[in-house]
Amino acid sequence: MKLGRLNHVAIAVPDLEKATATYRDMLGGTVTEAQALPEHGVTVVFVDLGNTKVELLEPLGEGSPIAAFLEKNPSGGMHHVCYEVDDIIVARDRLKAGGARVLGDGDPRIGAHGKPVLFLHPKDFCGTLVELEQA
Ligand SMILES: CC[C@H](C(=O)O)C(=O)SCCNC(=O)CCNC(=O)[C@H](O)C(C)(C)COP(=O)(O)OP(=O)(O)OC[C@H]1O[C@@H](n2cnc3c(N)ncnc32)[C@H](O)[C@@H]1OP(=O)(O)O
Ligand SMILES: [Co+2]
Repeated sequence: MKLGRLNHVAIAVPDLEKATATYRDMLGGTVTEAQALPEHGVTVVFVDLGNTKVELLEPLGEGSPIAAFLEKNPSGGMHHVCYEVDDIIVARDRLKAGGARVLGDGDPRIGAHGKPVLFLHPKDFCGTLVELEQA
């Protein structure tokens, strides 16, 4: 398995509109339109940085996987990092064989970029939630 580029750093926020305005108006960032991802329980905006992205995300609907995180971090905070991998199935199987916990049912799902993604348990990766995206 070989780790690829950093696709995005994700920041969970309580108010996506406000966070988007902060990145656009205060920081001069280039932001996308908001993208509702009901199958993932979030709405996201990407900030294009050229060599990588920031993903701003807020909960969408009941049972959002980021709700508990925001209860603990009411102002928001760094939520996950997303790395690209050449073959997400090979990566998943190697990581599982090494004892890492793959979240959900273990099968990749289509993420915000229309590519397969997986999440790895934060406790197995230096206290950091890791997302893998098929390059
Ligand atoms: C895919 C679409 C889009 C994209 O980029 O394409 C996205 O990125 S969507 C992102 C939102 N979806 C997810 O995050 C899915 C994966 N996440 C999960 O399944 C949960 O968030 C989970 C299991 C990581 C945590 O859920 P929850 O907080 O409800 O569980 P616990 O309270 O039991 O937490 C267990 C343990 O982990 C610590 N924790 C939780 N979240 C994080 C985090 N983001 N970073 C680091 N650590 C985290 C939590 O504090 C608990 O630790 P403990 O010491 O036991 O208190
Ligand atoms: Co992400």
